[in-house]
Amino acid sequence: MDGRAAAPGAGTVVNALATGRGSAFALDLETTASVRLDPDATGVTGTIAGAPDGDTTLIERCVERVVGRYGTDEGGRVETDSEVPTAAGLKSSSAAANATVLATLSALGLEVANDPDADVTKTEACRVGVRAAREAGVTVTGAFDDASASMLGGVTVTDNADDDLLAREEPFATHALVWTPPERAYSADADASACERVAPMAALATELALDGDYGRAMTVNGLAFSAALGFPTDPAVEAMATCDGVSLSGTGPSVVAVGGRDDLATVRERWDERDGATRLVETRERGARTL
Ligand SMILES: Nc1ncnc2c1ncn2[C@@H]1O[C@H](COP(=O)(O)OP(=O)(O)O)[C@@H](O)[C@H]1O
Ligand SMILES: O=C(O)C1=C[C@@H](OP(=O)(O)O)[C@@H](O)[C@H](O)C1
Repeated sequence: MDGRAAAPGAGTVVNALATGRGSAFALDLETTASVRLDPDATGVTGTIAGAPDGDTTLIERCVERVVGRYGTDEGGRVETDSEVPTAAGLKSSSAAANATVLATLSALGLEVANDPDADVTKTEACRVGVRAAREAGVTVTGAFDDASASMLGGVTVTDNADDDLLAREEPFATHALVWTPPERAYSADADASACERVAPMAALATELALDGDYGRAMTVNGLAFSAALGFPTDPAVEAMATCDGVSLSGTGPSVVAVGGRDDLATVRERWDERDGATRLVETRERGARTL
């Protein structure tokens, strides 16, 4: 009973920590999960390739929740291998959870699709991962915004209070320039009270996103949350005039600008002078998939 699946990371349009409503879009950076189930094994053991001390609670909870709901409480092993840096604001936890849920469903022989007649719909599968993330304590709101963007691809707008999908559209830009400084910021440690103080700007950014103006939604969001969480706004100021939108991604520290390849090349010349890594990636129409 083996299964493999892959899910993309994502960037933020609107951070849900202020109002519970959020928006995110899929990036072409993937996490792969390999699951082996054994009806005779008790418990689930997780490993993260290249991170022997990484916290495997999330992926173990994902397998347990899937076999508890769709299987017969099999035990087994899960391993992830990821291109998405952890705790950098690029939704490594959503990608790991989605890939693990799909790999486990595949190991159980269940079909997952964006189709009400499938054994399990992609949105249902996504909600299983979100519940596991809450249980593992790696999220504040459950982050259904990030998880749905990773699972469904394109861009989504959600209400994380009840894991409700408000909108899902194709990517609003072809490319994203991602600057990741050397430090890390775990979402579970984020100052949620500071985020709530910028709720009026988060609500405005959500309105813009629901109107389809994702680029400006990102920029409004980025200025507000950078100020609230104490991240510099100069990367956004350097990029704003030459891209479609730019924002602190999630609770940081990465900053993501979106637009066409040529405009982002200009932004890259400025961001390359900063510490850390800058990379140009494509946005993604396709979400998570079974391999
Ligand atoms: N490849 C992975 N395999 C297993 N768990 C992962 C992986 N990547 C991230 N996680 C889990 O997600 C946590 C980081 O989540 P979070 O702070 O929300 O960062 P991000 O913004 O990247 O999602 C990690 O501590 C770990 O529990
Ligand atoms: O934990 C959470 O509830 C959230 C964490 C943030 O993302 P990161 O995990 O990228 O910091 C944020 O963007 C998202 O809307 C909600």
